[in-house]
Amino acid sequence: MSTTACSRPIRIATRKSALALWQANFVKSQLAHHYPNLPVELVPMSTQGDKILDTPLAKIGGKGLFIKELEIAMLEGRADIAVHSMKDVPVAFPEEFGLYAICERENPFDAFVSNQYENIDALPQGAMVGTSSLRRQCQIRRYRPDLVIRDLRGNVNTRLAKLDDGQYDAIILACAGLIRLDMEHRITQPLPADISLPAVGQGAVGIECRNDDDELIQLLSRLNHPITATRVRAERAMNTRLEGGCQVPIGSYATIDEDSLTITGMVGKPDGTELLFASATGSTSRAEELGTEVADALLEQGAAKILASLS
Ligand SMILES: NCc1[nH]cc(CCC(=O)O)c1CC(=O)O
Repeated sequence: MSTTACSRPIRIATRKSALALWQANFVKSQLAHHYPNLPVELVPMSTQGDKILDTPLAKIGGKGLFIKELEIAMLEGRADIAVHSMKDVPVAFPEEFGLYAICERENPFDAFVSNQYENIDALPQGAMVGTSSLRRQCQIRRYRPDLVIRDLRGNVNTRLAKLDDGQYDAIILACAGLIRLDMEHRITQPLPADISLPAVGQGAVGIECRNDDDELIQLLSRLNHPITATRVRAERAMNTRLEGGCQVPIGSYATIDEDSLTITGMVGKPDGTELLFASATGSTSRAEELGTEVADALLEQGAAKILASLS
């Protein structure tokens, strides 16, 4: 607990999905915990990214349209910080902004969710599995080539409703989203990393603000969880070298044991017929280099060809 030098209320720009609101409220409560006298407000924003396309500000870097909209709010002085699922944050970051805190990671693994089958091995031949993620798709196909993968879109609740409707035998979601939305009981089986390597940053929440907002940067440093931040930096460094976006069949997962970081990366063909893996271990002080090394090892095995065939 401490008093704060911050002279104004902190406004958190957030999307209106249940998960985005949970994350914004989580950061609000973290700020309240560290700075009890600091007023914090949410600024919920429309998720229509399109309306900004005609403004000169649309040239701000980054691929995520939602993120862009939150960034415009910060540039225009309508908000101070934005809260993101790290797995949805592009590695190419606009130069006006930085990530100044990465909070402690929730369960990073994918979840097998089914109402009838207790795990992925129990699915009958040819069962229908819902996911629109190329990363999940290629790994599920490798593990169970007999399964039929069908597109599944929408937010977490929409996806669960489609499963409950009987449109799929099982679906794959992130454990973290289910846990945060109080639906941990829907996780039928957390998928271990050797079946489904998680996405870069999966399960971690990051906080972004303007690079020139010194007061805020100072304040946010308390919310940073250094171990999570180092793991996510290694994973993002791998993606940076691979020039991977958010919609690619790339997995990356780093763990830390004392001062040693191990990172494993995966690039796969969506049909599951070819998956490349590489790992590196070294000092946590070399987190980013280790991520880059794994990317280089994947490139040596032909990752560029797989990724190029997708775009
Ligand atoms: N792409 C959607 C998304 N972005 C973040 C999460 C929740 C998990 C997380 O915070 O990493 C989800 C849902 C999902 O993948 O099931």
